[in-house]
Amino acid sequence: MTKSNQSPTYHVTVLGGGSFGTAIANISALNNHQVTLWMRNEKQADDITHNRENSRYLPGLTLHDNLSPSLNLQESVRSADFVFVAVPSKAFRSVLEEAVPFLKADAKLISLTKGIEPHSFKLMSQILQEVVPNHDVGVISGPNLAKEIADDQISATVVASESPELRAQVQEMLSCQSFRVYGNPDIYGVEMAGAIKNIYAIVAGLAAALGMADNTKAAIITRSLAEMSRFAVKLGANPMTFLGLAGVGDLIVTCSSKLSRNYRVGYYIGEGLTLKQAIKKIGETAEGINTLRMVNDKAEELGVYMPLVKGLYAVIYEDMPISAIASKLMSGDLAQDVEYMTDQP
Ligand SMILES: NC(=O)C1=CN([C@@H]2O[C@H](COP(=O)(O)OP(=O)(O)OC[C@H]3O[C@@H](n4cnc5c(N)ncnc54)[C@H](OP(=O)(O)O)[C@@H]3O)[C@@H](O)[C@H]2O)C=CC1
Ligand SMILES: O=C(CO)COP(=O)(O)O
Repeated sequence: MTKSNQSPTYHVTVLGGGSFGTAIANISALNNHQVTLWMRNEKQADDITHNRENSRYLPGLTLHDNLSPSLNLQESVRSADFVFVAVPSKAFRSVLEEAVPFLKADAKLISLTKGIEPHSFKLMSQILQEVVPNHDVGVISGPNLAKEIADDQISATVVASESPELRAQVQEMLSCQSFRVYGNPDIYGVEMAGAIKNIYAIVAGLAAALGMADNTKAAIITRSLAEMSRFAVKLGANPMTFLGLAGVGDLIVTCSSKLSRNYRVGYYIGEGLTLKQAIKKIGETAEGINTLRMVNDKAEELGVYMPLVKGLYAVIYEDMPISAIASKLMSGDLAQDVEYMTDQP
């Protein structure tokens, strides 16, 4: 994972020492940036300092010497040019608020988190805009299983921001032989896609556990795309964003891979575990569970037709048998395939 050309070096701070925060921090370090990885767990920081490994979240990845762990939030952000936030959505606001008083005036902040804030229905960029209104902000989203990035597998992602400068800087900062970063100004669409696809990964995992055929898999992924874009467009996203890496790209990977925690939640439920047992077995963040509740309620409020969301909600929270839901899905009103074509009657 080497960088071919010389580019400016920055002080980059990543808040959150989980699997994705660590993977992105290590790419930045490999690209010659000075990286601080902030975490709250002392044992984990010691592991990185002495063994150059985050053995809890990304065992086997040797971390570059440009990456230093820190337990001190204030010191971590004080001189950072770019702050990436990689904690679960439920902790995003509190961690950010704690960091704000110590940020450099021109620090840029980028969310790596794929979730929606409980109760407020705010996306992470909206929290950023609210809490740090005078800073440039952005998000990263795309088909990015942390373990595969750590294994140097070729991957691509999207940086979205209203600031063309931020987009260009992050593209330059993170791109290397195994990681390619594309830009998109539709921050809301990119972020909404990353958050909602977690729901459909649960659906796909569940279907896989029940022995889904390849035709079924293709139908689930494609109808998921129709459903998630319908919802996001109603809230202001650009439908074209869903054709890109943050939309269809991320949907494909999380609906197909056992490395996806959300897919595994569905798979375990399909095998007969309760939701609680499935979450415990995974032991890491699976944002789709909370996102499902929130999107189900919001769709109801907005009158958006989301049969897959409704069906999964009924299975998980209302104990509906999967067979009854599958039958309902197959007997709904017959509909058009693609919704954004203008010449349909
Ligand atoms: N993993 C992946 O492949 C990808 C993940 N993402 C997104 O990135 C976000 C983070 O996920 P990921 O890194 O995978 O999660 P993990 O479950 O691997 O790690 C979560 C990290 O957040 C920390 N954390 C949790 N709550 C707090 C808190 N209140 N204060 C400080 N730190 C906290 C945890 O610390 P501790 O260990 O001490 O609990 C841990 O370091 C999620 O929104 C996810 O959807 C996006 C793309 C890919
Ligand atoms: O977002 C991801 C890959 O792009 C990671 O998915 P999970 O959170 O389901 O593991």
